[in-house]
Amino acid sequence: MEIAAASTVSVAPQLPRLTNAFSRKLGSVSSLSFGSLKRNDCLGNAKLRVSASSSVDVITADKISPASFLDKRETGGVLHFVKYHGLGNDFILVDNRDSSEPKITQEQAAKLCDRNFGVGADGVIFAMPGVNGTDYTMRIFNSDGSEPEICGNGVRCFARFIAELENLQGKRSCFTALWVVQVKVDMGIPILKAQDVPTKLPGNKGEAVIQAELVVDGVSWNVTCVSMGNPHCVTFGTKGGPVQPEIESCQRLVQSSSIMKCFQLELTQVKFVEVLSRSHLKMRVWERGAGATLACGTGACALVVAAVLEGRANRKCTVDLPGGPLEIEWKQEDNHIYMTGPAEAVFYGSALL
Ligand SMILES: N[C@@H](CCC[C@H](N)C(=O)O)C(=O)O
Repeated sequence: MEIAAASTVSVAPQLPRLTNAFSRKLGSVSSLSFGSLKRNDCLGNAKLRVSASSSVDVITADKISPASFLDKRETGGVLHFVKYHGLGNDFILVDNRDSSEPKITQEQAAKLCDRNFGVGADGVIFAMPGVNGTDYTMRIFNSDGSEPEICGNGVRCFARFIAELENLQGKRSCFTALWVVQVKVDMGIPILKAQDVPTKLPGNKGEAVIQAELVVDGVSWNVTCVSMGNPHCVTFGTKGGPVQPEIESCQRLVQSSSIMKCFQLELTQVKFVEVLSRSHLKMRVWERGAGATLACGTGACALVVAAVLEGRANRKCTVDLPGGPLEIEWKQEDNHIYMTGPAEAVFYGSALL
């Protein structure tokens, strides 16, 4: 359990403007660290670079028997995967290290994510070969098949998946996997400039969109817009005061034509927040491409940023999500946001495509 607390994953400063591209590098691992994720300035899809090795071997959780996972090569129409989740935000992880193209299409991903007709997940994550000097690249498809820029809970699951793969190959991994119940990720610097989020809502302080008015069905909401690589619209309530974070309101807001007009992207994701205290927030989320999920890592980071900017909370908060809590800290010293939370393997499987 001590190991968990000491886990560290850090992300380098963000790209100057939002692109559909994201790069993260793993490094600076100490014996009790999980790894370190760093963004660099590569363009492309989400990339994860593993560049350091740890003095601690990966030990696979004994309840899981992955022995033959690596031997299972895709043979016509079958996909082997491991299912992971971070606070119930669940993903199908695919070993895609032998190809720079995802093993399945976006349509197939959407089918696999279906909770009735497929495996069921909020997204499919691919461990791809590294590019531009990186060791691994992470790509993710949402459950509707769309491809987002980044995924906070997914990054934690991805890191554990890489650890597992490396361990199965007998490598000394830069991760410690056994009983690492908490993974700490440096999520980098939040993007606040309206045009970089991107949102068409007018920026105020330093061009950031803080407590802007967004009228939906005649109701005037206060919203703050933050990108963590992907865009988030955070609200603590209407002009009339706080509202309970209900998923129906999230959905109504996110699907309204007003919000679509305000965000250059077709859809964004909305976070409804209740302030329990200056260090304790409660959030409901409606995710772009996935709908209501049990947790959203990038969303939790965005909401702490919004809460600080609106003067409602301290820089270090516990964020309660339906799937459980995340610890989020927006550090004054480096302007980076640190997210700590769990990532767990659930089962190994093979799916017919
Ligand atoms: N649906 C999101 C991507 C996934 C976010 C995720 N659940 C998280 O933990 O950050 C999007 O389209 O941006």
